[in-house]
Amino acid sequence: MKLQLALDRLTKEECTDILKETQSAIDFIEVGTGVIKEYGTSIIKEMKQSYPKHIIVADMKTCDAGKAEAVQAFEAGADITTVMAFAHDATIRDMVEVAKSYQKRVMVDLLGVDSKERIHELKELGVDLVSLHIGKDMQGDGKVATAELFSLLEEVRAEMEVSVAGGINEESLPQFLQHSPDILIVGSAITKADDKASVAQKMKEMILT
Ligand SMILES: O=C([C@H](O)CO)[C@H](O)[C@H](O)COP(=O)(O)O
Repeated sequence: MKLQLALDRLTKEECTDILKETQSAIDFIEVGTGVIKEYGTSIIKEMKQSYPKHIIVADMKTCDAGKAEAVQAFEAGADITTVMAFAHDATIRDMVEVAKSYQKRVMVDLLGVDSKERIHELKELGVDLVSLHIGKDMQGDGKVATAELFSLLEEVRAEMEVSVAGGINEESLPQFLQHSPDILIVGSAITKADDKASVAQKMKEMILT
């Protein structure tokens, strides 16, 4: 299981400082959607140059013009780019094709999806990596990611890699272990912590044990 640190609602300087503190504990660096909107894809390039051994996830949250946005992300150095599950099939299919041509990957964000039918459609589109996700605004309404989310994927679990995100912290983390997600995505619990390095390290140890 890999630990992905989500860098959201942060300045470039804050991202840099947080990564200096946490780099040894994390596997994947997620350049958050808002960070990309603020700085452009050049920040993806800077992250890859600074952390060539980490997997860089560009959280593009693409919902249209998939081919162009996938090219943008991969040309900038992303190893993985994201697309919303509600996007048109052609958007997702194009991104999967572009990813194959770059030998990179697409992660499909399941935000708002509760239909197993859509999961099967994604599989048919060639998707092999999805993200169970409770978004920031849903968290504002009191929802957070729980292990129950995994029931959406029970029919395809053997064929898809899975990440999970949405307000995960040290207290909520243990419930996910029984489902063995491939990637655990953590943002605020680390980026807003006083001692970011020790929280990241603790979470890394929890997923390794
Ligand atoms: O994708 C995310 C969300 O949409 C905010 O932009 C976050 O990266 C993801 O939810 C993880 O962050 P936390 O919920 O703060 O752990």
